[in-house]
Amino acid sequence: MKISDLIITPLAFADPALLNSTGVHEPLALRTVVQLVVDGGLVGLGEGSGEREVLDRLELVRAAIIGQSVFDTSAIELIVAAVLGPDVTPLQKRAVFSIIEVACLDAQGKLLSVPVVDLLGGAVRSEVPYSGYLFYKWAGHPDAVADGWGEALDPAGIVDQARRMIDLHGFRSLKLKGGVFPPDEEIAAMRALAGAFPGMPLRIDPNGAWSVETSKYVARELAGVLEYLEDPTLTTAAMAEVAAVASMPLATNMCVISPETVPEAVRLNAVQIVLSDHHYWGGLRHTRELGAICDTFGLGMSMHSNSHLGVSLAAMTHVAAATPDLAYACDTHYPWNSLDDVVTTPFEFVDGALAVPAGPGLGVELNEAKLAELNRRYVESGRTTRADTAYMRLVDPAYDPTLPRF
Ligand SMILES: O=C([O-])C(=O)C[C@H](O)[C@@H](O)C(=O)[O-]
Ligand SMILES: [Mg+2]
Repeated sequence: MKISDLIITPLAFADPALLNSTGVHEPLALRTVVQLVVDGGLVGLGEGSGEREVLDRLELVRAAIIGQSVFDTSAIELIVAAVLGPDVTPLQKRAVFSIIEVACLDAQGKLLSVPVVDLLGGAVRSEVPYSGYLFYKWAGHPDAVADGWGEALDPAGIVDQARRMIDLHGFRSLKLKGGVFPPDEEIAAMRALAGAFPGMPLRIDPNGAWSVETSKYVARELAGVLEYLEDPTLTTAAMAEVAAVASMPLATNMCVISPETVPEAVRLNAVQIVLSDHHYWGGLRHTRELGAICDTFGLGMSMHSNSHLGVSLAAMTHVAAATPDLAYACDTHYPWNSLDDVVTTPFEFVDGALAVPAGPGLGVELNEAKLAELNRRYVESGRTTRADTAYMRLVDPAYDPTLPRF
């Protein structure tokens, strides 16, 4: 069962004008889908970052993995590391390997007629809950018609957006991307959500936009309101200062980002919940291992996302189903991007959760026409990287993304 080809396809898909602490999402988000072909023509799918440097690294690795057994992911991981060499960081290597690992697992599952979750040890939960991911947003992109979601720039707008998310998808927890407006406005938004949806687990993530003092202030103001407070401030040491006084757990996908970053966070008791992301942690099996690390140190586990399509969502769902520690509802951007999905049957949340796809492998199929359309869009766009700050500066030339902002 040898790998005979790796077809690498960069894609660009529609993304609303979602605001964050460094700017605003551009009209097109970038992504890569790979088709890993094994002898006999069977194809495994993987999805990951669409950054040019990731595409270049996938191209570099391509020739070296052809001829390897699709079951030999340990050897493939070593090959990826060797080909990319010492100038590419372990984190950057993991971003490349994760895409290939998922494609290998999809192919393995198809060859064995079992779902990927079974290759990860089997399901410990039959459905995976996701949280409704709320964003401050403009009604539409500058010079474009408004999107169907409308504007959300104040507490009432955020509550309306949450209601729509819940009506459409049934989410049972909510996360607000913060770090956009002065903290008192975001505190008001969280209180408005708590008032509108009593008992709903709530999170806010300003991506390090607040100083330590501001973070402590927000933690005090939102005591009893938040399920967890995500990355209020930058650096592990600063998170530890906040954690020492916060009544709610602190969560992170910014200061614990790899095995190397765990020891300091544990030593300082800087975070209580780690947001996994198989795209950064080196694939689905390493994400399971992160579960064991969290278990060892008594940390909770949740899941981070970036703009993504259905191949990633399938992989996220399989690994979350197989990871006992991953007990918090996972993040996903999918509701913002699902209209442009490249899988033949886009996912539908039921009560805010997804059943683990039952088909062999990831349980999704590529919509070839859509893949070609999104690849055309990528080529025509001339885009090679995500640039939230540069895009924001087209509207506000003085925009300063320096963190902490508040
Ligand atoms: O939890 C997070 O940090 C994210 O979801 C990161 C993303 O890049 C988010 O900030 C976004 O999409 O603007
Ligand atoms: Mg985050």
